[in-house]
Amino acid sequence: MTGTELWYVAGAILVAAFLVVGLVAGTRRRALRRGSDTRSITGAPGHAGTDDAEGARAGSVDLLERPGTEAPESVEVEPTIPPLVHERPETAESRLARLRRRLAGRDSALSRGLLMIISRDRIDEQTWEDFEDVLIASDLGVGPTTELVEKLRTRFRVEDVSSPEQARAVLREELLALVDPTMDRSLATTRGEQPAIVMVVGVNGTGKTTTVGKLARVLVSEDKDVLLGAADTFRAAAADQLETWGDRVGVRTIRGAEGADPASVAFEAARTGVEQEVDVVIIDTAGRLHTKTGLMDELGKVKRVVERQAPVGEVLLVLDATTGQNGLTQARIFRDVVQVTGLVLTKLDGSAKGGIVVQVQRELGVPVKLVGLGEGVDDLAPFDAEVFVDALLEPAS
Ligand SMILES: Nc1nc2c(ncn2[C@@H]2O[C@H](COP(=O)(O)OP(=O)(O)OP(=O)(O)O)[C@@H](O)[C@H]2O)c(=O)[nH]1
Repeated sequence: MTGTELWYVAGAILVAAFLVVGLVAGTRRRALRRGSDTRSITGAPGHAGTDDAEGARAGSVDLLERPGTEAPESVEVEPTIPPLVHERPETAESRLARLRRRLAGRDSALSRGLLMIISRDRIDEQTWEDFEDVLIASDLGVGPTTELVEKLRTRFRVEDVSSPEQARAVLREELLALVDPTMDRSLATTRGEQPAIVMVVGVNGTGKTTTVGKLARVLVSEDKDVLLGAADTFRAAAADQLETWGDRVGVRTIRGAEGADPASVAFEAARTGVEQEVDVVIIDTAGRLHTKTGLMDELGKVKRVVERQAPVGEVLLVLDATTGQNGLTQARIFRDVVQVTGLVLTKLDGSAKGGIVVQVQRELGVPVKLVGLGEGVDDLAPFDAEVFVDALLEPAS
């Protein structure tokens, strides 16, 4: 081999050596990056750590606290879709505007009945009778219907109402009086010395769990620290459903094993809330039970047990607007056993019978505080008497 050839061979060996070192270094850097990604994901803040899990285990029942997004240390985790909590939740005003739009323009029986009165040039006996029928069909209830029709007849006569504008104004006043804008519809969700405790009750299928999830989202949007308690232990799927809502809105859920004592789970949720100084604990309860004990006895026990930790400031009874009057008898029992402080009327989006709002309030003597307007995460709105009445009086589009 000549001297020049020797130089070529030495150069080639050097280049090859550089290439090998570069490749090894690149592979190591990528491996290190993956390692640090995994650590940052597994150590994500905002969920229960070891202490919490131990705290839950120390409870009176076999409770499992599931942090939701936490991953085992040794498993590499692909970044997941960020929970909805990173989005800016819809403001209360915007939700109200949506309530107005959804209620208005619906071809509901109540709206049609009201417009029947407004649009007639002359209101004869037959019109009043038809009007009365429509009101009853819209679930306004016989008592409120008779009262409203009597008042309107008198006022139309005495005030000589002759134009649609006058009729609309009188109707608006009387309807508003029926819906009662003076009722206190605020939610007791402000923390005092202890967390505010909200219990959500109602028969199965009315929308309790969905309401708990949506309400948690509203509270999170108000910068509140929220904890959920899955005291519906009737079926595991109920706790799973609540936990899924919790993950969606970025709050933790305390749950028990399927068939665990609901009161123990609720107690543990309240205890954890007190210990961790959260703002609000929302407790989802069952609409039916495993045991032969009556549902009402069980709910009464849940409330009493929770109150050993902190006062239950809000008991929300969830009613399905589409079932109308049928839910009223059960609602009365709930009211008496757990002292309901507010009503949530769900599925108002699917009901043509807006009159139920008036009837349930009247019958139960408790204000409608929230309305459910769909299955979406932001489909819960504070109930506003004026928005509701104005929407009913808006002609269908
Ligand atoms: N359209 C509409 N659907 C709703 C509303 N609220 C709840 N739902 C639906 O009603 C169904 C029952 O809701 P859940 O929250 O599971 O009811 P639940 O009372 O917790 O039922 P149980 O767990 O069986 O006691 C679900 O399909 C919800 O998506 C609402 O305001 N509008």
